[in-house]
Formats: sequence, structure tokens, C-alpha cells
Amino acid sequence: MHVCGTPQLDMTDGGRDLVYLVTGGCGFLGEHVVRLLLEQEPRLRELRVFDLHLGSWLEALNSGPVQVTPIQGDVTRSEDVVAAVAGADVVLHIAGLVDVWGLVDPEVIYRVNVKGTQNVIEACVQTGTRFLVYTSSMEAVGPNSKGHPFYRGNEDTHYEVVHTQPYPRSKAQAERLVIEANGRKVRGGLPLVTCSLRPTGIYGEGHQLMLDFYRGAQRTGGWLFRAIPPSVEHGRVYAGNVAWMHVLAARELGSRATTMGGQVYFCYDNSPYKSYEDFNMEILGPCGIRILGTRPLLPYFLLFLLATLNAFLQWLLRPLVVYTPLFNPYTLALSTTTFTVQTDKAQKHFGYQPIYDWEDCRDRTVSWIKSRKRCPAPLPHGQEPKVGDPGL
Ligand SMILES: NC(=O)C1=CN([C@@H]2O[C@H](COP(=O)(O)OP(=O)(O)OC[C@H]3O[C@@H](n4cnc5c(N)ncnc54)[C@H](O)[C@@H]3O)[C@@H](O)[C@H]2O)C=CC1
Ligand SMILES: C[C@H](CCCC(C)(C)O)[C@H]1CC[C@H]2[C@@H]3[C@H](O)CC4=CC(=O)CC[C@]4(C)[C@H]3CC[C@]12C
Repeated sequence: MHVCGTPQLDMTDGGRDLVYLVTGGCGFLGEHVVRLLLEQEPRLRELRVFDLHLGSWLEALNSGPVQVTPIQGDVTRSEDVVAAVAGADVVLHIAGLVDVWGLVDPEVIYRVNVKGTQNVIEACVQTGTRFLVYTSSMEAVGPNSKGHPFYRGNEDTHYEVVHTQPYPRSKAQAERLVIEANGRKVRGGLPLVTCSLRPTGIYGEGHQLMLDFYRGAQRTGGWLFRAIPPSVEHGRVYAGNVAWMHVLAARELGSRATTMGGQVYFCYDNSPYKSYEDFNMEILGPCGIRILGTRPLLPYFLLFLLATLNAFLQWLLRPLVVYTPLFNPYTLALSTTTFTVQTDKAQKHFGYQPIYDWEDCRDRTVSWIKSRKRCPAPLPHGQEPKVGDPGL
């Protein structure tokens, strides 16, 4: 690992005394955060990993000095959340439903992403936990439904936020709750300190969609077909760097509460600005995949027609089956609207710098994809093996 600019750790108040709670700790990003916390947070005494579905890889983590406590629970159940939060110093609230395909009922997305976040905030207030880092998304801002570009913007860039879809709307609502909760008195009378991190599209080991593109291309003889103009920039960030920003934000929230409290931060690194497909090719190219065409093979209006047809079929088939193609009017809009960030707010406020440089991020992801060539017996319910599984 190439470590660029890891800041000095404040060890002034001695050994391991902190209890952290990570919600959604068994998901794609959550696993990166859990593993990095164990590596990079020397003050950690206990790490509680809360998730609806616990991964068996957690068992292997208990051999070190930190007590790793798996907690099976549901963020929509306030009693589960209160029990998990009680006694924690810091909460990293990562759990959420990611759905831009119409797979999940919008009401369920709201319940998990918004009410779940409200439950986490109330649990902090009730139990006296003072520090909360929330995983928001670039989608809390955009792209908006009008297709306005956001070109290398920052947290202060003026942008018309207009949401029509349940997922981005839920991330914006939850983020607002988290920001508004900053300063609320928690049990014991001290103020809650919160901040919100907004990753762009995350890639890295465990990124299921990248693997799906890889396997799809293998089925067509190693070819992908260009659909998006190469001039459209789509923001991407490596999961390890997203995790590092979480670790650092959590660590610094106490000593920099006045600066960081109630703030939002785009979550970025030095991954190149490219179109969604060209960026994927940075990973899939070294895995033997090629892309056909230097321009989109189909004109935009045909893509739009296809996406609309998919939306119509989804509506038509709804009583019989949940039809969720990758390609719909919203994912078309997402991939054909420029949305990239260029910001140093997190660097200025809490000293964030990516710990993995771009070549490292790329190579780690490439190795992970290649390792998936030798997939063992299928796991139940279409589950994929997890990042740390042996023999892959
Ligand atoms: N994947 C991406 O490109 C981006 C993701 N994000 C955000 O990052 C967070 C993590 O996303 P991913 O790791 O990609 O998704 P993921 O689906 O891999 O992980 C989410 C985790 O939350 C858990 N979870 C879901 N509902 C729950 C509930 N009711 N109670 C407890 N746990 C529950 C899931 O079991 C899963 O382990 C989400 O909040 C998402 O909105 C933000 C920006 C980009
Ligand atoms: C699936 C989309 C690409 C399909 C285009 C095709 C078929 C022409 O190749 C993905 C394009 C943009 C992605 C989203 C984006 O990176 C932002 C996100 C942020 C989040 O918080 C969650 C994930 C996502 C919505 C991400 C999902 C896949 C895309 C829609």
C-alpha cells in the first residue's frame, strides 16, 4: 500500500478506550470501513458491527487486540438501534438501501434510509453518544432530474437540487436530518456532533456491479458496447479511500467539533475524471475486456426509447414479476449527465488525503476482479463471496 500523508495519531490520552459502532458494516463499503478501522484506529477497544445480514468473515477479525462484536439488527427497529448504540463513543452510520432500479418499494427505501437514520440520531441522543458520521451520497445533490451538469464542483457550488427518485430523495432527506441534529443535547447534556460524507460512485474490491459488467462482457466474447459519450464525466472514488475518510472524520470530530459539526463533505480521491464506461475500462481493460466504438454505438434517442421501454415493461409486469433491468430512464440520466467533484474541504477541515494512490486503487480492484474468475461453488441466494474470503 502506498500511504500518502497519513496524519500523526493523537495518542495523548493513552491506550485503547473507544467503542465504535458501524451500521451496515457487512456491506460493500461497510466491510472496507471495518477492516480499515482495525488497521488504522489505535484507540479502538471495541468495534460493533451492526447489519441486517452478518458476514462469516467477521469471525476471523477477533484474533487481534480489538473486540469485534457482530450485532444482527435492523435500523428500522428503534429498539435494535438503541441497544447497539448504548455505550458507543462514535457511530458510523453506513447502512442503507441502494436502489436505482425499482427493485425495492419506495416506502421501504424511505423507512430504511430516512427513518433508520432518524432512529440512529434518536438513539445517540437517548444514550449519550456524541459523535455521528453519516454516509450520504453525491446523489443527495444530483444529477438533478433536469440533467444539469455538475462539473468538478464543490460543497458550495450552486446547483438546483430536484429529486424525482426514491433513493436520491431519501439520501438528501437523511442527510438533512443528520445535519440538523448537530448540536442537539445528548443524555448527560453535551452536544451531538455530526457530519455527512458524500461519496461519488464507489468502486473497489467487493463492487458487485463492476463484476457484473465483467461477467456480461465475458458472455459477449470479451466485448462491451459503448453507449455513453466519452465526454461525459462521472465521479468515482475507491472504497478504501472512502473508508479512510470515514475513519479520519470519526477520529477528528471530537477535537474539531466547531469546524466539522453540521458540515457536509464530498468524498473523493485521485481517481481519473472519465465517463462511467471509460472508467470501468481502466479496471476491465487489464482483465482482458475491450470496448467497441469510440462514440456511442446507438444514438441517444434510441437509448432513451430503450430505457423508456424498460420502464414501461417494469410497470406492465409489476403484478407478475419485478423486472429490474440495469438500464432505465434514471440510470441513463445518471450515466449521461456530467457529475464530478473537485474539492479540498475535507482536507482543510480534517486533514483528509487519500491513502491509496490511483495506481494502487486500480490494481487492487483489477486483482479482485481477476480473482473472481475462479469462483467456487455458488453461494445461496445469489450472494457473492466477500472481500476477505479465502481461496479466491
Ligand atoms: N455504492 C455506491 O456507489 C455508493 C454508496 N453510498 C452509500 O454508502 C452506503 C453503503 O452502500 P454500499 O456498501 O454500496 O451498499 P451495500 O448494500 O453493499 O451495503 C449496505 C449494508 O446495509 C445493510 N442494511 C440494509 N438495510 C438495513 C437495515 N434495515 N438494517 C441494518 N442494516 C441494513 C445491508 O445488509 C448492507 O450490508 C449506503 O448508505 C449508500 O447509500 C454512497 C455513495 C455511493
Ligand atoms: C448502472 C449505471 C450505468 C448503466 C449505463 C450503461 C448500461 C449504459 O452502461 C450506473 C451509472 C451511474 C451509477 C450510479 C452513480 O455512480 C452514483 C451512485 C451513487 C450512490 O449513492 C449509489 C450508487 C449509484 C446510484 C450508482 C449506481 C449505478 C449507476 C446508476
